[in-house]
Amino acid sequence: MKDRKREFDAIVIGSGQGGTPLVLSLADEGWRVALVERKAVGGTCVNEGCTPTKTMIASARVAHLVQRSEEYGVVAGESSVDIQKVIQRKRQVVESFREGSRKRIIDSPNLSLIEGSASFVGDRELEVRLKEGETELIEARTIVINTGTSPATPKIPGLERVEAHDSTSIMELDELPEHLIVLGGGYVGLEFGQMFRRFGSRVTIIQRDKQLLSLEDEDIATLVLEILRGEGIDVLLESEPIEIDSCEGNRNSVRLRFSDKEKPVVGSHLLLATGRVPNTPDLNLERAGVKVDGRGFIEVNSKLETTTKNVYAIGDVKGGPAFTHISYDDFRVMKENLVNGRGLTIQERFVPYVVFIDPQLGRIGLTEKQAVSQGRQFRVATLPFDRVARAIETNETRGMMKALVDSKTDRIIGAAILGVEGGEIMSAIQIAMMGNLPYTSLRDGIFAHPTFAESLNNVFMGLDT
Ligand SMILES: Cc1cc2nc3c(=O)[nH]c(=O)nc-3n(C[C@H](O)[C@H](O)[C@H](O)COP(=O)(O)OP(=O)(O)OC[C@H]3O[C@@H](n4cnc5c(N)ncnc54)[C@H](O)[C@@H]3O)c2cc1C
Ligand SMILES: NC(=O)c1ccc[n+]([C@@H]2O[C@H](COP(=O)([O-])OP(=O)(O)OC[C@H]3O[C@@H](n4cnc5c(N)ncnc54)[C@H](O)[C@@H]3O)[C@@H](O)[C@H]2O)c1
Repeated sequence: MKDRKREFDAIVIGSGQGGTPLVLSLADEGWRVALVERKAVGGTCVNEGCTPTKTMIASARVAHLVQRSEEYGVVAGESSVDIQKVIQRKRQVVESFREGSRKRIIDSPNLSLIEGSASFVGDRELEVRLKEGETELIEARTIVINTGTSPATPKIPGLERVEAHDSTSIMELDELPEHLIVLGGGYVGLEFGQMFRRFGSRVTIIQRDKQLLSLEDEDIATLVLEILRGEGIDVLLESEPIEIDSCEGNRNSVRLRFSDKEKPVVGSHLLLATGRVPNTPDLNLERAGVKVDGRGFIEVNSKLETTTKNVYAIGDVKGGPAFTHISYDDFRVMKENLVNGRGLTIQERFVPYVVFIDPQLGRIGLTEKQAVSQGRQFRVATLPFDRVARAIETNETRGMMKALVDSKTDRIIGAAILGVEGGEIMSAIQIAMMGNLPYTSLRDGIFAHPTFAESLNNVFMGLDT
C-alpha cells in the first residue's frame, strides 16, 4: 500500500467512450483529475469493439468484392485471405487510436492516469490495485463510473469443457476457422458471422429468438436473414443448445446438442455472442451505497446521478442503449452539469445505430412494432434498393428503405435503411428529424444525382400513392 492518499477534484473509473473526453475536459477546466484504467486506454470501443471489428469488416468486404469481381467485368484471378495480415492491419489501427488517446491523456496537465483496478472503500474513496502490484487510496468529491461491460457467458452444460471464443479472442485467431459456430444472432453474431464467411469459413449462426436482431421489425429481420443465407451462412432460428461437448479424439471440434428433435451442430470453432454483462462486481458498489438493478447495471436518473450523491455513471454500465455515441453523449451531459451546473438530462435524445453487416442496417427512431405498441397513428413508406438508380449502377441492390411518418404532423418518427451505406442515409433522415422537418421536405428536396440520398425523394413519394 502506498502510504500517501492522493486527493482529486474528480475521479473517473474506466477510460471508455465517455470517461476519456470527460477527464480531458475537466482537466482543461483546471480540475485536478484522476483516470483509473485497469486494461487499455480507449476502453472497449477502441481496443475490442468498434475499431477492430470495423477494420476487419473492411477486409472482409474487399474479399467479397474480389469474389464478385466478374459481375463487374473484372477478371481478378485466384484470391485468398491472409488472416494474419488482416489481424496485423487491425492491430495497427487499434494501436494508433489507443496511443493517440493515451498521449492526449499523458500530455494533459492536471490529469493523472492511474493504471489499475478501482473499487470503492467509501462514497468518496477508492482503492486501486495497481498494475505493478501495489495498492493506492485515492479520494475525490466527484466520482464518475465508466467501466463498461464484458462478454456474457451463457449457462450451458459442458461449455466449460470446450474452447469458446468471445468477441475479443476471435479477432486474434492463428488460423481461419474451418467451420465457425456463432451462438447469438445480434449485432456481434451477425457482424462476425458475415466477416468470417467472407474470409472463407463455413459459418452457422444459432439464434434463440424467432428472428435475427430481435428488436427490429420482422420485414427487416427477414431481409437480413435472406441476405446472410444468400452468402452461404447457415442460420438456425428458435434454437438454443442444451449441451455442448467436444467431438471425441478431436480437440478442435465443438458439438452443440439441441432437444431430441434437432440434429447436433458440429464445428471447428465456437463464438459466444449472447450479449454483455456490466463491469460492476469488482467495484464494491455497496460500500458507497450505489444501487444496481437485477442484472448488475448501475441505477441512474436522467442526470446520470446514482443513488449516492456526487457519484455518477455513464456509458454501457448504466444499462440502456450500448453504443459509443451514447456514452459520448453522456460525457456532454456530465461535463455541462459538472462544470456549468446546467442540469441537462439524457431524456428524449436520439439513439441512432448501425449494424455493420454489409449491406448496413442504419436505424433511427421508432420501429413499426414500437409505434404500434405506443398507439401512434402513422404511415409507412418503403422502397426496395433494386429501385434505386445508384444501387443498380453499383450492383448493390440488396436491401430496402423503410420510414415511418406521423399521420397528423407529417414528421418522420423512425427509419430503417438496410442497404449499402445504410448508416449514412439513415443519418440524413436523422438530420431531418433533428430539424423537425416534415417528410415532404425530403420528398421534394433537390439531392445530387445519382446518390443514394437522392432516393429519399422516391421513398417518401410512396406515401402519396
Ligand atoms: C465487438 C463489438 C463491436 C462494437 N461495435 C460498435 C459499433 O460499431 N458502434 C458502436 O457505437 N458501438 C459498438 N460497440 C459498443 C461500444 O464498444 C460500447 O458501447 C462502448 O465502448 C461503451 O463505452 P463505455 O464508455 O461504456 O465504456 P467501455 O468502452 O466499455 O470502457 C470501460 C473501461 O473501463 C475499464 N474498467 C472496468 N472496470 C474497471 C475498474 N474496476 N477499474 C478500472 N477500470 C475499469 C475497462 O477496462 C474499460 O477500458 C461494440 C462492442 C463490441 C463488443
Ligand atoms: N454496430 C454496433 O453498434 C455494435 C456492434 C457490436 C456490438 N454492439 C453492442 O454490443 C452489445 C452486445 O451485442 P451482442 O450481439 O452480444 O448482444 P445482443 O443482445 O445484441 O444479441 C444477443 C443475441 O443472442 C441471443 N442469445 C442469447 N442467448 C442465447 C443462447 N443461449 N442461444 C442462442 N441464442 C442466444 C439473443 O436472443 C440475442 O438475439 C449490443 O447490445 C450493442 O449495443 C454494437
